Amino acid sequence: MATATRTFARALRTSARPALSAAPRIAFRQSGHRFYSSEPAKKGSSAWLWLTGAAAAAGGGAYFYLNGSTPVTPKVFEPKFEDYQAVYNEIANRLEEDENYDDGSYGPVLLRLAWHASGTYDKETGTGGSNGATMRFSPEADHGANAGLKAARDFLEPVKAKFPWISYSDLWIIGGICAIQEMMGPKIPFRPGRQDKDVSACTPDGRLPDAAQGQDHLRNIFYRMGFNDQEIVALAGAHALGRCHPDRSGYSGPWTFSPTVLTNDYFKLLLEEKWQWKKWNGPKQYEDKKTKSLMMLPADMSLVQDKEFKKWVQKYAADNDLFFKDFAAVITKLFELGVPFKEDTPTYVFKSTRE
Ligand code: HEM
Repeated sequence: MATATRTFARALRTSARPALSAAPRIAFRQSGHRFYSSEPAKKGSSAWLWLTGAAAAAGGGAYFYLNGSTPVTPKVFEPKFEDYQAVYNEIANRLEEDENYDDGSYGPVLLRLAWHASGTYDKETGTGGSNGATMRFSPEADHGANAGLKAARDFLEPVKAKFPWISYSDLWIIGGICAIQEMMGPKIPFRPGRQDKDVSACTPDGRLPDAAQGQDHLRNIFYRMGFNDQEIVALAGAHALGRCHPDRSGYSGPWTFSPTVLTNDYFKLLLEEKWQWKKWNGPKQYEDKKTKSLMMLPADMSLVQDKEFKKWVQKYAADNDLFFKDFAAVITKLFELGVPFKEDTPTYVFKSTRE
């Protein structure tokens, strides 16, 4: 069953996918930030000098170039849509190449990274959120909820090396967007401009949801970020993707039969399958009675135990288009929580490799 599903999911993901053109190897400035060269470039030289300190100060990436001694007017560089699309393409290519990971894709764990980077947001204090990428550092990297996300961060390192002008904060979010789109999900608009922060901006442990708990806990956690009941349910639909790993969360198994293709199956299965407690030595989780190969967390199950939540589970189970529309809206909101965008920040929609 697992192998058949994997083959099916891969076939779905790769059908009608044109070959990607090589990503341009051009370096640009991060949008929203203006970077000036202090010295002119050597004639005919394309050698760029990477100034780490300046980049950290600017929060994004800055290149300065050298040229003899004649001062020139400072140049302003800003990455354009094509540059962010090149980052997207690079991630998509790597997703395609590394198809032996897990169920055949790094996509799910990339999405989980983008979500855990964003889901630390606290609307009262304005702390946390995707602006900062503070999960690069301990203690945040070691929070129990983030177990296993090193795999996603490491996966994106070569992309950062190839496009050093992009902040980790923007990169992780493009990783999440790329994962969704490449796993047949809806288009997710992207606005650039997140800036990396240092270790002092790490959020305290306990801001992400605890899978062992139910609806009250979910409301506490997600209301703190600024979401309502409908949005909580739409977000949870991401569990159509990926799986639980005993060496990460302690839980085990996927939620659906096609864990690398985004569908509304999570909602359908929640309603249509009979779920029972799994008999094992691990933490309390549910398994489907029929095949015993799928799982639900106590937190997932609370979505059908709570009347308000269940209303939305039913709507999304009945209408995949509605789920995709609401999911795109709410994930965009999640990825932008607490990000101080400049007024003229453009919105980009990336071409997926299927187009
Ligand atoms: C509703 C509260 C949530 C709880 C309690 C929860 C809990 C969990 C747990 C325990 C895992 C397993 C981690 C592992 O063992 O590898 C997981 C995986 C995952 N979660 Fe959630 N999650 C929640 C919400 C979300 C949201 C809002 C998203 C995205 C929008 C999301 C996306 C994912 C994905 C894609 C995976 C699979 C990762 C992989 O396959 O490596 N989750 N979640």
